[in-house]
Amino acid sequence: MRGILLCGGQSRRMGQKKQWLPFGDRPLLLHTLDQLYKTCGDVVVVASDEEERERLARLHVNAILDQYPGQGPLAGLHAGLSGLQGEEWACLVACDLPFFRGEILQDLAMLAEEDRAAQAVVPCDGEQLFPVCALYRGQARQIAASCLEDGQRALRQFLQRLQVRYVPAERYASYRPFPFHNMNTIEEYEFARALWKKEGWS
Ligand SMILES: Nc1nc2c(ncn2[C@@H]2O[C@H](COP(=O)(O)OP(=O)(O)OP(=O)(O)O)[C@@H](O)[C@H]2O)c(=O)[nH]1
Repeated sequence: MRGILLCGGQSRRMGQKKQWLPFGDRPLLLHTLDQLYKTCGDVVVVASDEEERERLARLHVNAILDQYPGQGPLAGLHAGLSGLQGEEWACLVACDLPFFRGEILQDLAMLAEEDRAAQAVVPCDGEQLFPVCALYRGQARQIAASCLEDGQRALRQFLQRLQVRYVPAERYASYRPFPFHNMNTIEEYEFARALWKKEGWS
């Protein structure tokens, strides 16, 4: 199964690129890549501009670029699904999930195999959805393109056009800290970094 790592966006609320924030002695994106490789044979990293792609290349991480620049995570998914067969699955993971665990994708993949009709497998906690730590079939690429062409860049609207299997996040309650927890602000980063140290992750 392909892994897609989103390494784009503006990180406006953080004030600096989230993927490069250090956890231990490495930037978050390298930890996330390690987790993705636990489940995925190949990983496509999607950057949103040439500068980011060059910065990644200096770490020997190859990246592709969005084909819909400046259009958010949905554009990253669209680029990352490129070349995949319609029925094939890919795991989409954002770079702002400090406690993400690759094992969760293995479980989501098992659920995906059970569900022939599903075009996406997305964890949720009640109304809260986690579409950037989720599975999508290759055929979702065309639907992503339609949404982006229609000016609908929100992942929630995109999911409404797909056949989605929702998976309660409580299924992963044994994983602590909460693996779907994301960071948007510097305070959330400081909190996550302190928790990371407390848990002995670095
Ligand atoms: N490839 C790609 N990834 C993106 C893009 N926008 C956001 N992402 C990624 O999507 C995930 C969620 O990002 P968001 O927090 O929604 O957006 P952001 O632009 O990073 O942050 P804000 O500016 O604070 O909204 C992160 O992994 C981002 O790297 C984009 O245009 N292209």
